[in-house]
Amino acid sequence: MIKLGVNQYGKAETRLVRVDRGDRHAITDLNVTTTLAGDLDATHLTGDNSGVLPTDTQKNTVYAFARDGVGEPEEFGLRLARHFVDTTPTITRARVRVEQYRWERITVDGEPAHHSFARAAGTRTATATYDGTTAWVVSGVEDLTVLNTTGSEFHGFHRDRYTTLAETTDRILATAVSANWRHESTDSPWAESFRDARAHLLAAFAETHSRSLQQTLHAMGERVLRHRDELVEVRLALPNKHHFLVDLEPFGLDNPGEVFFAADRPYGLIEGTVLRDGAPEEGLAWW
Ligand SMILES: O=c1[nH]c(=O)c2[nH]c(=O)[nH]c2[nH]1
Repeated sequence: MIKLGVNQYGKAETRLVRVDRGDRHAITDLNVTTTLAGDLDATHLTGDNSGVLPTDTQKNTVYAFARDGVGEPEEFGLRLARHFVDTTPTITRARVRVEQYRWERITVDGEPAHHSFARAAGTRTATATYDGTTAWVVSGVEDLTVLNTTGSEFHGFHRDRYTTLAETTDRILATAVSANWRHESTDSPWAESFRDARAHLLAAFAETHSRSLQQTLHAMGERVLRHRDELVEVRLALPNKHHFLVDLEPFGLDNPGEVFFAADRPYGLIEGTVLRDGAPEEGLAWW
């Protein structure tokens, strides 16, 4: 017997740029992915599409909703997720993932420009999930590249016959932070929460004297949870962007920690979750 298993569908990566034309222009630059699930057996099994809200409509809804303003990405995601479930009879769960590309206003001779921006590093993310009763929100950052030129050691690790890595008490530590944090409820102060969580990730990276990227990961998640009561869980993925000291001896030169080769692959990938004790379980593991 063969049967239909779990399924979902939606429109991936709807690119939306909204211009707010106030005293000074502001832009919101988003990449929105909508994912719907529910009673979709008919379309898969018989070709009856009467319960399918087209992905094209989902894309149109993103643009139409943006006409009233976007607000914080978490709010936009929640609005859309609730709309899809509340207005489509077959749909029982919606997940909306919003990636927000950051733009910084250009300053000219110290003055903020009226309508000119430069793309900034790091993407803000928000994922809102709604099942008709409960909503969950996860916020985060991606591609936030950071580097410490010292204050990082790695030694005392397990060795076997294939281990060649030298122990070090001083190395460059660099990573591109991908972090997601789960909110306890749906009324967090989204903008402040994001700004602060991001700042605490950076502060913990800068201030931790690291004995491994794993230890740094834990310090980053812990610092966010200690300072932000509305958050209950932080998940981090940290690629170890290795910097190898170049051997300059063949040229008769020493290299006292000054000249490095920045390798791009392979890279260590350190992943982990830091949780508040007694954090409410998430009903849906839709991160
Ligand atoms: O911080 C590190 N953690 C590791 O697990 C590891 N493994 C490795 O080769 N270098 C490093 N660095």
